[in-house]
Amino acid sequence: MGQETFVAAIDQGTTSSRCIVFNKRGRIVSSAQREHRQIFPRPGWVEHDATEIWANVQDVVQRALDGGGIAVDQLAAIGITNQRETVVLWDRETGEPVSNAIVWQDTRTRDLVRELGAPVGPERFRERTGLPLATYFSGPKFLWMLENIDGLRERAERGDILFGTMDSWLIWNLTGGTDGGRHVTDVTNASRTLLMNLRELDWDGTVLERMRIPRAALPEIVSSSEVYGTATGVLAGVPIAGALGDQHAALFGQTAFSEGDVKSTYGTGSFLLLNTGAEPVQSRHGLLTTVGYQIGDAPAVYALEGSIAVSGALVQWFRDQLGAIENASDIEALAASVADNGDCYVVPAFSGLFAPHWRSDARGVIVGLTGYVTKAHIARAILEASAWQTKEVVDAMAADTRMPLAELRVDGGMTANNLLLQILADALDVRVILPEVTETTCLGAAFAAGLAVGYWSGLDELRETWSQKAAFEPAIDEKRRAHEYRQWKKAVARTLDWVEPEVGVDR
Ligand SMILES: Nc1ncnc2c1ncn2[C@@H]1O[C@H](COP(=O)(O)OP(=O)(O)O)[C@@H](O)[C@H]1O
Ligand SMILES: O=P(O)(O)OC[C@H](O)CO
Repeated sequence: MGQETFVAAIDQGTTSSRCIVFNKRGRIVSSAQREHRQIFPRPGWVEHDATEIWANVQDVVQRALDGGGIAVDQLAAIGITNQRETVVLWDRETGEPVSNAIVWQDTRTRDLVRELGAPVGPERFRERTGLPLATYFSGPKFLWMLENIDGLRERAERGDILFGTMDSWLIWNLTGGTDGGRHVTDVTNASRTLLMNLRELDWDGTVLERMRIPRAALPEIVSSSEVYGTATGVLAGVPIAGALGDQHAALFGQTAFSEGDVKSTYGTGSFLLLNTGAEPVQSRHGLLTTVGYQIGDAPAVYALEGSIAVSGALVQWFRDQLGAIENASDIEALAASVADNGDCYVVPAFSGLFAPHWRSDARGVIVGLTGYVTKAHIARAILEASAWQTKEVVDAMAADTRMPLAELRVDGGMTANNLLLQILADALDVRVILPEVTETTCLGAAFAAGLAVGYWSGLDELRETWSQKAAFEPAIDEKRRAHEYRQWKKAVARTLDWVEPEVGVDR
């Protein structure tokens, strides 16, 4: 019998990069993780150093292999998954980034986005791209760099500058960088740029022209599962065979392959995706239309997405900025020490509000404060914030599709918190299901890569690897649920119109 083989995935996330190695049963064999710096040069600005990230990725790959005693030639393939929308631009000749990467949470393009929408408004490109004009997406970030970095437009138009989301940056470097690296992006990442035509799955000429984006800088759009090239360096010889934005990878890792399947991931933000099958569904209720995944030459599978900018990041804020807890996981015991929120609500509109509101003028609030409220009530309200934000998105999905949610598969770092999952079941009034493997983001990227090289035979084999770890049933009465949701909506209304447009800065 030959030696056992594996598939690895790299997850380049907002706060850290990790590498996980999976076996044929879709179980974790080894993993390594490393955080990178969050750079906040001004209020509302968030940057990453793409060079640091590339070094961290190589480090976690090496450590995951060493930790599991796995030789590079035991890897059948490697898949990539990544924080989406974050933009890195680099020089084709030197391989050096031209500046820090602008992160998805960054709101510096607020005025630019308003200008791009005029006179139609934020829905101007929705029909073509599936997305509203918002600071969140990559296209306006690229335009901001073109307009604010000296000489960049000329260099980009000459073809000397390469644009990418993190998948492109990593694949280019992994396949040799300045020595023949491939400049590609997977279709799910491309669907987050505001530059791709959703039906044609190619860059949209009209949008590029209106957004003043030079096509010469853009990568080739490829499917989520095919061999993009062979790795050099730490992964020398391994086929790079899958790439998906992290939320699309989580959908795939949850084996949500059927129309109507839904997953919700709770990390820094939370992102709920509904598989809508072969047709893109245009949202009229503040959701995004996006590519779910595309396997090789097969037609793309589309999804509706509800993006919530802040969920776990609120727990981090409670820990780091208020010093109220020592570890993120401490919030569970603190919140469980009280029976309810003491009528206090926290709305974490740190980067404005994303789905379904899309209000960049909103900022966070804590409301309902009385002398009775303790930090335990606030801890509970913080967990509830993730649940009510999910409920808003679920309601928007039901309105768009007329399909009520049957059950919710969850994953992500926050799902280690059982109280959160119970609060979620209570708020949504549906069963919440936690899978055995909660690292579904990496798992989905590994699945995509493994499929491309024949490590797994097809979707049915992948489905068989999925198993349930726990389920949470709704346990509060309708009256209480309705009352709390009403209070939540009042709290949301109080976040709006906070940033003064005439000041013109994001504070
Ligand atoms: N037990 C917990 N309870 C609540 N939040 C948690 C818990 N453990 C981690 N988190 C939060 O989850 C996030 C980390 O999840 P992860 O999936 O690793 O995020 P990402 O992939 O976005 O970097 C952090 O924001 C952290 O505050
Ligand atoms: O890296 P995460 O898990 O915070 O995910 C970020 C999302 O992809 C942003 O759209």
